[in-house]
Amino acid sequence: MDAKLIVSFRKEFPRIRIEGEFEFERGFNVILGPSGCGKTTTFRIICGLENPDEGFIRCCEEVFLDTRKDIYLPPQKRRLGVVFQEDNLLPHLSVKENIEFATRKAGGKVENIDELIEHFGLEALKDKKPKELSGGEKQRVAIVRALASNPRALLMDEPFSSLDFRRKMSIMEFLKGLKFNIPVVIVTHDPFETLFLADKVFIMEKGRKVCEGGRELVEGVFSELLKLSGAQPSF
Ligand SMILES: Nc1ncnc2c1ncn2[C@@H]1O[C@H](COP(=O)(O)OP(=O)(O)OP(=O)(O)O)[C@@H](O)[C@H]1O
Repeated sequence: MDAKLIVSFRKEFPRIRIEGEFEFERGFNVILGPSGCGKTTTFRIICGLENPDEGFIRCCEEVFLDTRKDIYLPPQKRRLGVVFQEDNLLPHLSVKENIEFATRKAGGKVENIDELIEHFGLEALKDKKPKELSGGEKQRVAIVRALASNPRALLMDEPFSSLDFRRKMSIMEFLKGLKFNIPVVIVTHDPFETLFLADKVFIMEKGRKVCEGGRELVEGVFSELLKLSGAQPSF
């Protein structure tokens, strides 16, 4: 099965045009760029939360969007796991109930939830309500919840930006250890997160993808930024 997520689109706003072509492969794909470059718009278009003026999106052989053929699959039919900057867990439900609720809504099976909770090391949290969790724990639950319905791809928009460095590291290590067989797309403005996670990076500026590449590009960008900042790496 072709597990690629293929995206191309153009979207006009009064002050900026956002466009790009992306081929997201199995593993970690990072969209990196400064504030206002169009990352969130790209993310929302892939999820189906926003429509481009022109575009084509295909994942695992299924066409999500083809504006020339008037094909538009609504978000819930795309079977994508989505994690936002803020966790969006339902406050009145426990961790386990949150995962069950989302899985049911996505048409998935809830029988294996306990297994899933164990697999992802969430047993100690499963009966807690979101307000009893730290920011990092909430994001771990949000990631497991997004994966529970066996998505075709996992999409995350600035998922670590509200976490302090220690929590960010812990959750990035958790993610890195999961060994994904699907494309994981992470939107961030943070070169360090990119360096830690990316197998492939797509750099955006002023509404456009300006370059893309594998680990060489990721490491090159990071060392250029270190030179610019004058910082001495301590690793
Ligand atoms: N609905 C809209 N109407 C008009 N302009 C918009 C709209 N949505 C986004 N834009 C513009 O598109 C540009 C890109 O916005 P977007 O949120 O995609 O950027 P971003 O890279 O995710 O930024 P940030 O990291 O700050 O969230 C911005 O200049 C924004 O003003």
